[in-house]
Amino acid sequence: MFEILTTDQMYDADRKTIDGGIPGDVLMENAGRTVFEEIIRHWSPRSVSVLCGPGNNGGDGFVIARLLRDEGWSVRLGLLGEIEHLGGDAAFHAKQWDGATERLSPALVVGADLIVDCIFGAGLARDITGDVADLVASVNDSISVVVSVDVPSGVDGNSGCIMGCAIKADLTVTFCRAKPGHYLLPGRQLCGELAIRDIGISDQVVSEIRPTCWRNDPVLWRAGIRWPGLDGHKYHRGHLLAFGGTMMTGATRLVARAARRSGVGLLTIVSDASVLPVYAADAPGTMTASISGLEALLNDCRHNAFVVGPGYGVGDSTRSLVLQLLHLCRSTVLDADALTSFSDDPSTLCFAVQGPTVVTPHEGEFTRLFPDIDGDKLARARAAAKRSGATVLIKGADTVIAAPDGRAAISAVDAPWLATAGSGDVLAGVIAGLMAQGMEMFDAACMGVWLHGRSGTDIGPGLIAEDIPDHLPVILRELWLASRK
Ligand SMILES: NC(=O)C1=CN([C@@H]2O[C@H](COP(=O)(O)OP(=O)(O)OC[C@H]3O[C@@H](n4cnc5c(N)ncnc54)[C@H](O)[C@@H]3O)[C@@H](O)[C@H]2O)[C@@H](O)CC1
Ligand SMILES: [K+]
Repeated sequence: MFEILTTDQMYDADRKTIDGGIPGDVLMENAGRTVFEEIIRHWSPRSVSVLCGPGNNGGDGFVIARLLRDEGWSVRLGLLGEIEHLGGDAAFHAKQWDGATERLSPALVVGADLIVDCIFGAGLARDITGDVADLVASVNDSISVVVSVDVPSGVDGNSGCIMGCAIKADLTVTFCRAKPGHYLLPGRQLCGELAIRDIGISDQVVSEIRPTCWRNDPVLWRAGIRWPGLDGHKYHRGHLLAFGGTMMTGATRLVARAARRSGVGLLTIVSDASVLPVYAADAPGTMTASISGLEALLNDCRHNAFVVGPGYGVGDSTRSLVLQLLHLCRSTVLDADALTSFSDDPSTLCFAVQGPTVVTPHEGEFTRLFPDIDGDKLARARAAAKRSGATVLIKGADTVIAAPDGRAAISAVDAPWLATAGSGDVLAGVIAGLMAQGMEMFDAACMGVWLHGRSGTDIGPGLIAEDIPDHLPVILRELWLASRK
């Protein structure tokens, strides 16, 4: 259930299932029934208004209305357009509804304790305007509980963008698999609780569609974790060089602590000799080295991974260092100042990426590096990964990770506590630590985001960046124990 399907892939899955022998009206009956089941599981009988649009999303509404009425609930139904204009499965199910069919209007909102939103689903093709926009506003202004079918009407299933205006739901029930718009902002916030329900589309059909996007979950990457063996040696667990600046030393101290907690064998902070005592005093297990000895450090291929950017400073020397590191084709994580240093000349950075590289921009850094790439977050991350050859991770509440080969994952963790100074430094450190241990770059980026998100939800209010590295052993132990089952 971790695959994320585009609306076109979902239509394809429907078609393949219908071709495989399950009629479309049965799929629609199943879809309506799952929503009905979710409603009666969540709420006791109350007055319901079902708002139906002109397509199959509206068809689901006729099923839901019938099942709720059969259960003894008080149900009103409103339809956008004429009942004679409904086609196919929606027309079939409209005939099964023996209650009144009202005109879709804000009058249906008055007195309804629960509103079922079946106005538009996957077929939303343009902005919602006019009377329907007024209706959406009345629903959102009401105190009624709102259940959206498939997606909150007005949310684009592929991008999570709002098309004109959108319903704000308390519960969204979608079918088979989630769509990107369920996890990308602002769509995610409008969905409320998300229930993904089976309607008879088999896993086989889903795999035939070859999904390339997933919700970020351990299922995706747990097989790629390099747990140490009994005969292991610290050098088998990598030696990460973390490049530290001279002013904001806290950033690289966080990077270092996070990388070490992620399991890296050795970690050396490389910086100007004048600040090495600051770094050395931070933790006895962290080593330090002067940047003046860089050539020798880089000639030692046991130093198999690099992380640079947090607190490093923007400028020519950062650019030169990054290019020198990328030239070696070892595992490299570039964050913050390492990215901003290429704002004037992003193509040089893209050209230099040859080896396993993860870049971790926030939205501002992303726009500076890829000003011509637009679209939703998923599309932008994919385009940037394809262009640069790096795994691109765009941070935020809906972090997206995209590999150059088109694979992508979206984080679905609600952890607003992570929006705090130093949190991004920790993320860069964890990913670099995992890559130093030999994890593939996309897996390492996904696992880093997941560990970071889980720490955010586990620690919760009051979280400071320093807490995250020290919480990692708890979560890693869980993953390790699960791997031994
Ligand atoms: N066999 C299937 O394809 C199944 C489909 N299902 C449901 O069907 C939905 C998709 O159905 P459809 O493809 O018919 O699409 P929708 O029901 O989402 O909407 C399509 C209709 O809305 C109109 N429309 C689009 N944007 C509009 C706007 N901004 N203002 C006014 N009218 C607008 C279109 O012209 C079209 O008439 C899914 O979201 C899901 O709820 C489920 O019943 C499961 C099975
Ligand atoms: K809907």
